[in-house]
Amino acid sequence: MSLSALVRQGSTWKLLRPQFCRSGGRCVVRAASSDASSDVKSKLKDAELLKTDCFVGGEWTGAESGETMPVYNPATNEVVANVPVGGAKETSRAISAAADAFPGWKAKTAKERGSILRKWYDLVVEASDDISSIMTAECGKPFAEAKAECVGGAGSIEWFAEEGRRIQGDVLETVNPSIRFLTTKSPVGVVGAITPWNFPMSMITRKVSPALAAGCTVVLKPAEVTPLTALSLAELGRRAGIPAGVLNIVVGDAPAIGDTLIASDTVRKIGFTGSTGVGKKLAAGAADTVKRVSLELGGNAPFIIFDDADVETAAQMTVSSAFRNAGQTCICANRIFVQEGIRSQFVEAITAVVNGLKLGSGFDEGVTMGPLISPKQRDRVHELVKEAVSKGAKPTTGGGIPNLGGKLDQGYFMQPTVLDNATLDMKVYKEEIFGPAMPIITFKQDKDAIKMANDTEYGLAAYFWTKDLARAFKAAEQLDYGMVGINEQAITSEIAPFGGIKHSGVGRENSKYGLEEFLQLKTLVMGVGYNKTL
Ligand SMILES: NC(=O)c1ccc[n+]([C@@H]2O[C@H](COP(=O)([O-])OP(=O)(O)OC[C@H]3O[C@@H](n4cnc5c(N)ncnc54)[C@H](O)[C@@H]3O)[C@@H](O)[C@H]2O)c1
Ligand SMILES: O=CCCC(=O)O
Repeated sequence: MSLSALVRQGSTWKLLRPQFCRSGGRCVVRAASSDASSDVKSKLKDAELLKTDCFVGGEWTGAESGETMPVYNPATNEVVANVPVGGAKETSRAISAAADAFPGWKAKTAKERGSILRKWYDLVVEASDDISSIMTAECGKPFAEAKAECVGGAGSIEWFAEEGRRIQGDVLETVNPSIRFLTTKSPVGVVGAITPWNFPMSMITRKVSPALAAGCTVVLKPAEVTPLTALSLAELGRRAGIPAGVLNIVVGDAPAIGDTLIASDTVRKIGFTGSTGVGKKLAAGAADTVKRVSLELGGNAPFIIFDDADVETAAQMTVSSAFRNAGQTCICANRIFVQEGIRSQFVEAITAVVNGLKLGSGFDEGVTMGPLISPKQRDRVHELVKEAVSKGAKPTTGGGIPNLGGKLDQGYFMQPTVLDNATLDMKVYKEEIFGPAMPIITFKQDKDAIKMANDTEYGLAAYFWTKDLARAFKAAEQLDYGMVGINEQAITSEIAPFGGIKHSGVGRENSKYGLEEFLQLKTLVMGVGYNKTL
């Protein structure tokens, strides 16, 4: 068994099975043959996609201060590119550009906007190898995973290119014979979009595509550590005919850009994906100008294996979920609950799957797990593992920081770790791990698993494995989460609403509901000048 990269093919997801990589039961990397090069430009078919400026009002522009900051390859700690440190001034200019472009973009028909989006989709699909190389270079995920994100992210552009044409108002049954009631939907206006580093493309397309399809214009702030994927998307959008000012990108100083977006009365909506802490601050700030907000925040997903589950399949899927993007996925399995009777079989199976992982540069053949995004993040996860071990958890594999050799020794890698005997007092149980560690907790009765699963402030995604229909319905109905995977861990699709409850956020992305987030309702009440009963 081996962990597989989750790869999108058409409208379905497939597990791409890499070659096994075993060395004394531990993950290894062949550093000598590693292609961890940070010279991403040489990997691109179209080198013009590597943009290193802000994109404001249709122009590529540096920061007024002239200041730049490096973007690192987390596999090697080498500099991939330098980008401007944009701040309040650049953001204000971008907001003005978006406001100027709004009336013209709004006035286009949904079909006109849709055909520009469709062209953007086509260009993104055509350039998906290049976008994926840029993504792997700046965020570290294996190329196959980057490609899967690229295809899924493009899927959102395609979906909303089509869905924009299905925006509908209502004609309401009147209560007054001389009056008619209608509702119309219009774009909310200028949107501020703030996105994280873990999915540098798809978190953008889920916000920008519905916003543009609805007729809004956008100022996007990508994560400061992964701005290059965003900038390549802007270049393709420009080529697709997205008019100047409709999509603007400011990279740089997060609080300065964020504060300017939040304070602006012109910006009528904030779409944010990131940590719960930052999301709460943004939501509080947005109250001053009564902006709408959508928040896609953190998670602490339970993954429940009931005793009638197919253990081998569940073990494979658990690893695919927990260690996707090296565990840095908001819907990652974070706490694994296994029913008593199948515990040892499951732990053995899962350890074997994890031992089949290959750690290394995302550009290297067969690599299934890359580095974490930063040394800070790697050390945080390592500390969580050490705390769990000090409280009695037993690593059946991993547990430390690997020695990979060559350039990769400068990278931010952590061994994929299985923690058997985890307990409720450990931080790995209470916190979002956001790294390659999985705590395994044993339960006796179904109700115990559900109780522990719901024992968190988060409510993003939950999963369980069973063949019993009654058990499945009961668990699905009792889990307090925005999304539930039933015998399935690949729950993301452009057609399905994505989002959480409780401290995991408000609003939904993708699907028909994702478009509503960028539309506002207007009620038209018309005295029609005759009484229909006469
Ligand atoms: N629910 C979802 O759909 C989803 C998806 C991906 C990631 N996430 C969550 O994101 C978190 C990891 O991402 P992260 O570390 O990039 O989160 P983060 O909150 O640190 O950063 C997210 C974005 O916010 C920006 N930011 C940071 N401080 C800001 C400020 N003061 N004002 C304005 N913007 C600011 C960052 O630059 C980045 O662009 C995890 O908690 C993860 O669960 C959630
Ligand atoms: O990290 C959050 C996004 C994960 C996904 O799109 O499946």
